Amino acid sequence: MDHLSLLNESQRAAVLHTEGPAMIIAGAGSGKTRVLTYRIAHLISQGVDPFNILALTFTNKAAKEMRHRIEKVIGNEAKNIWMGTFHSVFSRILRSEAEKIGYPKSFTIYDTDDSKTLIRNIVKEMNLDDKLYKPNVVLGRISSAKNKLISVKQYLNDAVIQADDDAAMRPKIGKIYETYQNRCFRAGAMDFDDLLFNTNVLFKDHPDALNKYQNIFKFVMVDEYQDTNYSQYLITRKLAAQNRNIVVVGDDAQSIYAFRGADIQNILNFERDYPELQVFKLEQNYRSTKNIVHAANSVIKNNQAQLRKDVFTDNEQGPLIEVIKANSDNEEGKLVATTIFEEKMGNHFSYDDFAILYRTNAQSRAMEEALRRMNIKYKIIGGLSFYQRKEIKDLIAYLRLTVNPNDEQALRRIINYPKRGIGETTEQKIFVIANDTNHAVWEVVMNAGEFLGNRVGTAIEKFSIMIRDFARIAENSDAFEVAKHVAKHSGLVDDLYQDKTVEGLARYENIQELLNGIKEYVDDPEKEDKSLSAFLQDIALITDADTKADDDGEFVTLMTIHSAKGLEFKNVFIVGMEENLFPSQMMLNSRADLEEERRLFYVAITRAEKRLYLTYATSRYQWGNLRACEKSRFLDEIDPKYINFKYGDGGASGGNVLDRVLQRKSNLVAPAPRMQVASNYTPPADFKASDTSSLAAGMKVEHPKFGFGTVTKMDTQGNSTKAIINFEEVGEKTLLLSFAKLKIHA
Ligand SMILES: Nc1ncnc2c1ncn2[C@@H]1O[C@H](COP(=O)(O)OP(=O)(O)OP(=O)(O)O)[C@@H](O)[C@H]1O
Ligand SMILES: [Mg+2]
Repeated sequence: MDHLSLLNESQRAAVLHTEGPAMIIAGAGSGKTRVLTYRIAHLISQGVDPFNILALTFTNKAAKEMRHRIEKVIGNEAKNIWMGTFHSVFSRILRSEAEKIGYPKSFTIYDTDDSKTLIRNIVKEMNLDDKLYKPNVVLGRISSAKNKLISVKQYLNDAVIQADDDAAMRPKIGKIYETYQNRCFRAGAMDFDDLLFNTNVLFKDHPDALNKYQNIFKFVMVDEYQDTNYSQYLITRKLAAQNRNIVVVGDDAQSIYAFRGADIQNILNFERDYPELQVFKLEQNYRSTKNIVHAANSVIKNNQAQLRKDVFTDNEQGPLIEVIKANSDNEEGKLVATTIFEEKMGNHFSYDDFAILYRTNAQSRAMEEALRRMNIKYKIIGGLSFYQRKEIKDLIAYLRLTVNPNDEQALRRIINYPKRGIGETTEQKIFVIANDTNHAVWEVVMNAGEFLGNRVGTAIEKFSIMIRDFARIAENSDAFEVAKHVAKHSGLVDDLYQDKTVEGLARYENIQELLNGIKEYVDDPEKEDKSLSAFLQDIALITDADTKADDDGEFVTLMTIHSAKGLEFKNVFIVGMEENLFPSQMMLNSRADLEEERRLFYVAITRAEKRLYLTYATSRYQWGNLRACEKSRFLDEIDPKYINFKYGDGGASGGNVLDRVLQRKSNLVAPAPRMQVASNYTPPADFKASDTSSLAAGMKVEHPKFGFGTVTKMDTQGNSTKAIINFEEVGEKTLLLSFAKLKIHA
């Protein structure tokens, strides 16, 4: 058999095991997924009907890849294998069985947004505090109940379950759960968790249906078994109960979804459920160099709760792991982008050979900016590009409206967010009135009382007053001051801050990250115009230059470590190797959490085939302030003999934060050519700015960067005064007096 020769002895033994339960718990890159793939191909080549094979993967992408590879071995028949994620396979089954459990055949699947909107409505109808019963929080509770197969009835009747769920804090969750389920049912809809929950209901209440699928799925296989939840575990156990032909593969060292209900316990349950179980050991890693494999081993050794595994490789020693220290998150991005560029050019890699992995989505900003500046195409997997995220667009919409109240798209986006009682009908009316009476939309908004009557009119006018206040502040402040003020006083930050779920926190962090970006912008000595409109223009250009996600051609892959599971890349960068970032601050409270975090690091390291880079910054903007950062404890856990240390431009010296700030400023590259000024002027060492309160047209001035010039016009609006100056070398410039350093000569 041709394809069997492409396997080592243990892999082949596992593939040839075609009857009875088997488990492969083995290290990363040892060929677990390959064994499943070849086992399926082998079964089919032995005459097994592909329709009798069920293979469950963690992502649709993984399923597609597996099918593709099987196709290469056995041809078109591969199309008939039941293969996909739990959700995709069982929603397909429910399509034909839904009527048995009271749902229409053509039931709808609610996505997360639908679910949240529904919950929001229910909370409103029940007159509950929507700050306490945030849709995210409530949905999280309902989801976790469903994944443990806790029905509404059980939830409502079981004090222990309620106590576990901290019901004292939110006593109405059970009631919301009930109404939510009733509404979904009435609407003929299932949410994501229902797909698994209802499959369990189907198999429990309808033995005939269970029996039918037990007969269809004569062979059941599960990849990434360590990350299944209870609901998924039970489905596979039931399906395999008759034939007992079930093979699961996984790696306890890569279990990283406990926070979503995944349970390593399922591995132990598996051993208990099938005493006749055959266990196969795979110890040889085929993916990575010796240095990478040894480094990964030295890290995971620090976990107490770990099955001992000896992973080795016959691959080349490979280069040492590069640890790169940067002075700031921006420099970190720059170093990563430059390294990618140089490696690609020097070693003939394609951009496809590079992946940048991070702990939290917010970290993509600095990376994205650096890659764009170097014109390197990239693609973000499983997560929106930073500027496409809803919360970022919301804040930017406020800023746009602040700068230009006629910006109708921005207005539509935020007129009722956060909620201020301006309904959709009213919003429509504003636009209709503007059209009918030939007024600017913003004029209608400002005079809404007159146009729309008192009650709703007042709400709209209040909104317009707020925006005008922002505009007034924008006249005298730099972009960061305004943005900070707007984030706070628009109610946006408050709204996000109320939401304490992981997702909610991420959104809050994203807003902070945008503010950090603006702060860096105004702190940048190269940016002469610090105003909000200048900033908005700057990022609008960045967004325009965005590389399209589904562009043809090669691109660097950016993603969180969580979404990198099972994948491999020739060159991997793990960025943000800092305390409180990775390990995450939220995971430092217990050994169990820290060990999950360490498994995540293990997953990240083991994605790399040839080269691994670990980067960290000694300072990072957080909450609008430049903070000193400490390198991650995980770096110290790697045996130093596998590491080569490298430093960013000015990093070697150490010193205090102030030193580093100064250093980092002097190291900044000129960000965009159009910001550069062709002036040969060098300011005298004793340059001292004058008091400009009496500056007037006709006066001669000196500027530390633009040199000598003559004031042609003064322009005062509110408290903000601008001077239009004709400089001898660089031409006309408009400078905000509160920022410009000018020495008056006449
Ligand atoms: N016997 C072999 N000969 C050659 N290459 C192999 C062999 N076994 C596995 N590989 C290759 O090694 C790499 C890792 O294999 P695979 O992805 O199946 O590992 P895995 O155990 O599933 O890893 P992970 O734990 O990350 O999911 C793949 O590129 C695979 O093709
Ligand atoms: Mg795998």
